[in-house]
Amino acid sequence: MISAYSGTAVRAAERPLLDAGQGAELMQRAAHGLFSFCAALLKERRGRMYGASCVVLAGAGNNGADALYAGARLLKRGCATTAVRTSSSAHAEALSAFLAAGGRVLELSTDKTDEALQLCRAADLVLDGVLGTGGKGGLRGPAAHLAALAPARLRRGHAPAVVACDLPSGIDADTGQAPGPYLQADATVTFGAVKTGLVAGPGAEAAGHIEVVDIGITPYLGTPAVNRLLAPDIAALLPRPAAGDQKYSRGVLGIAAGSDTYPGAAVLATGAALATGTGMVRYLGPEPVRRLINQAHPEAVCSDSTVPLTHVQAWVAGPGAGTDEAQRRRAVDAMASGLPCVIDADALSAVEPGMGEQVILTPHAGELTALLNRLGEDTDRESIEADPLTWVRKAAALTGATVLLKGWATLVAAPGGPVFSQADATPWLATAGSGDTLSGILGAMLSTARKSSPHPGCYAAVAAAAASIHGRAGKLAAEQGPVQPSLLPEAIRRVISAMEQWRPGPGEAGIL
Ligand SMILES: NC(=O)C1=CN([C@@H]2O[C@H](COP(=O)(O)OP(=O)(O)OC[C@H]3O[C@@H](n4cnc5c(N)ncnc54)[C@H](O)[C@@H]3O)[C@@H](O)[C@H]2O)[C@@H](O)CC1
Ligand SMILES: Nc1ncnc2c1ncn2[C@@H]1O[C@H](COP(=O)(O)OP(=O)(O)O)[C@@H](O)[C@H]1O
Ligand SMILES: [K+]
Repeated sequence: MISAYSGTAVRAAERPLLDAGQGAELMQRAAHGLFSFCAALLKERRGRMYGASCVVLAGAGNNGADALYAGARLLKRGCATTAVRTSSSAHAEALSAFLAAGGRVLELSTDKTDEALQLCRAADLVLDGVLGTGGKGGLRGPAAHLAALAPARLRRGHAPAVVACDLPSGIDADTGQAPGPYLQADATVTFGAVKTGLVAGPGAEAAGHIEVVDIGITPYLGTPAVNRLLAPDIAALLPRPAAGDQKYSRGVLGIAAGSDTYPGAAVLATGAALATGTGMVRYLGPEPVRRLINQAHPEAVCSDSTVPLTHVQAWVAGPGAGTDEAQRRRAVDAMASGLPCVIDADALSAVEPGMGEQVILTPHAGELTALLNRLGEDTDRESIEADPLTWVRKAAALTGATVLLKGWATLVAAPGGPVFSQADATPWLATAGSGDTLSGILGAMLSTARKSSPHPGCYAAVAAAAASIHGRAGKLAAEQGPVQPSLLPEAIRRVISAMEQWRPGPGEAGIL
């Protein structure tokens, strides 16, 4: 599992070491880690470091100093390196070290933006050390101008590798927000701990690959603000049927989805649930939808029963339900049942405060906007997309439910509890019907979860794992071309099968 901490928390964790006079040492550890990553990257791209050309974008603070020290090391290994200074002030020792190693300097001003971008474009590597955790309110002045032009100028033709020092400049270290232009990175080498700004909002995409350099502050970090599950964590959340199991002991999932208007969503959710593995799917809905489901999935058990009369271990309600009154009733009853339930799409309009964390809402940003507006919050889709971390937490607090906010990075927040961020998906999943398959995966996982004693945040963990499986299946399916949700079950089965290699051995603790 990757643990992320706000920039503010990481700065606080550095404090005892800074007070003990170890600031310079911390900086050298950071610079060395940054240099080592860049060295490996240059060797991989070019075969050798000698003769590479590099640009260090250096701001006024310690972030610029880290990058300048890394630049000095690159110079010593034969890389022609230029520092583009984005501020008239700089960390004096770091600049001296860079100059002493033979580095060139270009002072950035608005009329030098073209020259700086030319340098970057001709380089093998651009090190972004404009701003780190001390950045407030986004980039300003010539650095903002450069960042605004960079996407168009740097991504054409031969593109340099852009490595962010600690955090892509222009991204807020606490929230991942981008108040203005920012520098998109291929990789971010981050110091001490992953910052929440690297796993949420625009920052999650801007960061690229994340590499953590241990600088010795781990003992001073508290509880992580955001977690990211890795394959072994997900494998631990996927129960495997045992010799003594039968279909009922594995768990039964009830699905109240689809309507005469939108029958397909029910077929997609059911297919994804069956591919994830559950003892049985009991489908409740109108006759034409039942017929479709049984054509596609003969193993599903279909009826037009009610929620109270149906014995299951978890529910999925909402996908394709439209304005069907019976489906709405089932969604309300599922939420009141006390069983784990996935509330998606049309069922979200039935959500009220006081739900309980076993209720998992799965909105996209548009649906979350409608839900929050209905509960009296003044927000819009743009605000939620700009700062999803803040809004997903707020939604969980307001409803009392676990909230899974879909997107490039999917965020899951338990009310007052942990937040997860999974960025395992592909934009090829942004297609109609994709969300229906996610609800099926999550429903199946909830139905089979071994819940001896559910603890706070366990539903959020299962939801994060489901988002990851969905994302991985989407990526696998996308290898064959555009993702078609009705064909996703095959990829889901392959992803789940591949998870076996990560399963914890006997006696090894899973995360729950
Ligand atoms: N504090 C420590 O012990 C360590 C810090 N490290 C590095 O230090 C960084 C933080 O350093 P700093 O606190 O100096 O902060 P930064 O280097 O992030 O930026 C601070 C400087 O930028 C200016 N600034 C702030 N917001 C700006 C904006 N929006 N536009 C333009 N200029 C702006 C400030 O006036 C100040 O001069 C971390 O990200 C990390 O890279 C590492 O060296 C590891 C150790
Ligand atoms: N740009 C993107 N990159 C990666 N995944 C995405 C992107 N956009 C959407 N997704 C994923 O695709 C799915 C879309 O779900 P949703 O919008 O509910 O679809 P629908 O309602 O049509 O079924 C979600 O799992 C979401 O996380
Ligand atoms: K930076």
